[in-house]
Amino acid sequence: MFSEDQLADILAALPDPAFILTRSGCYAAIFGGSDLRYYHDGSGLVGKSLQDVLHAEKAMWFAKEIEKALSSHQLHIVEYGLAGSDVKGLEGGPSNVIWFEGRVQALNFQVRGEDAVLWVASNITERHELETQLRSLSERDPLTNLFNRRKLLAMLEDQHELFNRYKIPTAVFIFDINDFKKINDQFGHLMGDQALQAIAQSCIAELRAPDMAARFGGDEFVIVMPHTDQNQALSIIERLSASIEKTTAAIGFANGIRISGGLSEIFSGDTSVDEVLHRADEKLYQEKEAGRRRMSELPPLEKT
Ligand SMILES: Nc1nc2c(ncn2[C@@H]2O[C@H](COP(=O)(O)OP(=O)(O)OP(=O)(O)O)[C@@H](O)[C@H]2O)c(=O)[nH]1
Repeated sequence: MFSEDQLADILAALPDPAFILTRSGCYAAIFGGSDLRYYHDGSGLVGKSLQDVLHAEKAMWFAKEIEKALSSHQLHIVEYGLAGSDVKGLEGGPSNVIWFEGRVQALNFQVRGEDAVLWVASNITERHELETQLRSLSERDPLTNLFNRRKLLAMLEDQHELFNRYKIPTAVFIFDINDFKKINDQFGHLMGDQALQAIAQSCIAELRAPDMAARFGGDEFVIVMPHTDQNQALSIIERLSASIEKTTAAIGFANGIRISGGLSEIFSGDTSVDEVLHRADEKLYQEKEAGRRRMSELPPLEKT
């Protein structure tokens, strides 16, 4: 129906680029990529290898995915980002990552004496950014940018499962701000918001990479510390409390804001994450009560 020239034209007109990549990582041919909003002319790649074009780690990743498609002979779909730092000669270029969906299919014939795949790359950067934004909106508290309650509960469920399987200790600390209502009343809601943000900053600065901080609601926060039992968590909590006093003092709260907290950890008998949260919450309540008792035991203020 179509002449060879017409078929070549049709392939060239494909909006997304389609690469023929051999098992050893050679760019044997490139078709399409006519949508110039998203793709540069890739014809210069033909004859080069992944190792010529990309830095070792990325080249190895491509080689592995090619291998997977060749061994499965099924359509293999991958999502990946490419930054200037991945491409040889573009290290100083733009730092933004361009995201692609690769659809990779083994070919039934050899190319340049090797097994080969057809790799169709679609630029999905806009979709990826939208997905990232949507995920952030659904997982984060907009005021503090910490995880929200929903995400925290999902992460705690994961930790609970890990605990059941591998007995990985996980400490959980719930804290809230002492007399936050008075702070709002005295300094205004805006300063109250700034206090919440400063506390979030302390959480981010003081916690370790695997720890997770969430705003549970109002002035209540929850910290989940995987690979940490309650005893080990104590020093982290002391550090965090000190940091909160310091950061809030720095934004104008004389002597800094104090928190009260309750600490627990996932135990073998826990049937749900609610149980560990409940234990930590009980301890928070006890600490609040003890604090109130301490305050009421102070001698009344002398009238001057
Ligand atoms: N500025 C600000 N205030 C909030 C926000 N969310 C909740 N609050 C306020 O936080 C206060 C929490 O008050 P309480 O639960 O009585 O707690 P508290 O005053 O800290 O008392 P204790 O916990 O007993 O020390 C309420 O006044 C809420 O209006 C917020 O996003 N921003």
